[in-house]
Amino acid sequence: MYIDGQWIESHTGNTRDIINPFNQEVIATVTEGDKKDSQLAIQAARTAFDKGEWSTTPANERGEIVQKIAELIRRDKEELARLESLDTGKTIIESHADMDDIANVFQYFAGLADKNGGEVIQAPIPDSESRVVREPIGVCGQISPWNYPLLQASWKLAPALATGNTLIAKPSEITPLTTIKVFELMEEAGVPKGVANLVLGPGNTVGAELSTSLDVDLISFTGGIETGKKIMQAASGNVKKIALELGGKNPNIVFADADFDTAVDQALNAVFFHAGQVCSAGSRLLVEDSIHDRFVEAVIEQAGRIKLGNGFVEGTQSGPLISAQHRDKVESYVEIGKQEGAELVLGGKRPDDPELQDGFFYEPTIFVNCTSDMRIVQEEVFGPVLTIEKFSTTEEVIEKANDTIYGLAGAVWSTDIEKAETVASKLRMGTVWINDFHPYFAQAPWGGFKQSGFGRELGHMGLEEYTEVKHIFRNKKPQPTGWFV
Ligand SMILES: NC(=O)c1ccc[n+]([C@@H]2O[C@H](COP(=O)([O-])OP(=O)(O)OC[C@H]3O[C@@H](n4cnc5c(N)ncnc54)[C@H](O)[C@@H]3O)[C@@H](O)[C@H]2O)c1
Ligand SMILES: C[N+](C)(C)CC=O
Repeated sequence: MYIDGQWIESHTGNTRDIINPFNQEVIATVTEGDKKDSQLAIQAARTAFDKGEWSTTPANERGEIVQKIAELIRRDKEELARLESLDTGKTIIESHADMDDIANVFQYFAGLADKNGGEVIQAPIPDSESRVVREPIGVCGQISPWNYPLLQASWKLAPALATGNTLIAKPSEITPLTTIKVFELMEEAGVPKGVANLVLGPGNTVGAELSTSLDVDLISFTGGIETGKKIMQAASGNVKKIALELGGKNPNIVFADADFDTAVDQALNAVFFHAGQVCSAGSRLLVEDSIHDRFVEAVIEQAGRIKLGNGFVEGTQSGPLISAQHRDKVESYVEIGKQEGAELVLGGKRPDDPELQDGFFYEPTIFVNCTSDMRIVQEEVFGPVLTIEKFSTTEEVIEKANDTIYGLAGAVWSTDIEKAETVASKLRMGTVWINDFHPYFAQAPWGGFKQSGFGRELGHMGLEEYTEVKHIFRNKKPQPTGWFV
């Protein structure tokens, strides 16, 4: 752990083995913190914010340090990508792409650091000056998940540093390796001691302390909905600012006039990328009835050819699930789907390939004849499981697409752009793609409607999340009011 500029081990001496989900080998052993370690990190961040100089360091200087982190990530991209693939099982190509995105995020927020200016207000009061300034919020707790370990952490680290906050990062206890490495790079880049702190350990101790502590001013969380609810409750003690990036059950809508082959290809990419362990995975496919059967046939045929395997071997298209526990969850959802009457037409089991028996693999799985009321259609499975529904009118598909508790992302495929725009405008989701699936980038905000959370990461809004707004009013010619004479 990295606390107050020192690399330390937990006061308990406890450790955790980090497992490669491809073969269950131990790839590292890391220190395992607890509540007391979390408190130590919070105190370091509190002191650095209250007594240190980071929050008042000129913004361009903070930007230069954040830019330096981007450059160091590019320098060490190969090592970071290797660690991410070992830790998550994702293919090395995906990890390379993640590292490029991560460097871009640091670079983007470095560029915004000194453009976070305020505003002069035209006050309706003579001889006065009224202005709005943005200030750092203070001590930020940052909790991230295992599916995109460093990418999700970077969406929090970069804007918090650029705006002059101090922070405590807590990666998922099962995938901490790249976050540890980036803390080494942040130290090398010159982030002052106490400004950025790293605690390792479980959510219910280390994470819970971050959300409960009265010394933390903001908690930014990416993870599952049930944890998000706990964090909201825990954060109420001192009414901390909260940002929640939660799950999704994201509709992928294909009209009959869509480019057929592209829509088929992208429907696979939408749901089976990273074995479906993507918050915005297009796990609900809605296909217009006139092309439904032909489209489904093509999706099944191509999904059946997805090559599972070692993410470091060329040709592998998908790695394993993250853990045995998570595969159990995916399997239980497949059983639920069968019991609900959804028709299983592909997968629904672990692969037979002897080479994959040590990993937590699960075959790409497809259910047809699904209806919106099924749990398999409503709930986030977070695995390679696709449900397919049919629709016949635009109104019907909008209603179906919006009919879950989530509102993270969705897509619409049509060559009739007016129709696609109409659907996009009616979807209650934080991101809507037209004739595409998955793009996200540093310049555009990311976040959810409904129970997918609130607050935004990335874009200028992702920077503003880390600032407080202050109105400063100055009377240039103060006069007595005369009210109480
Ligand atoms: N909206 C997004 O941008 C986005 C991005 C990635 C993942 N996700 C979501 O993340 C989920 C998968 O990640 P996960 O399984 O790691 O989620 P999770 O909620 O189990 O854990 C996320 C993090 O919270 C910590 N945590 C657990 N219990 C806690 C508690 N009581 N208090 C504080 N922290 C606690 C964990 O240790 C981990 O670091 C999925 O639902 C996925 O959709 C969302
Ligand atoms: C936000 N994203 C798409 C990078 C990862 C979601 O799990």
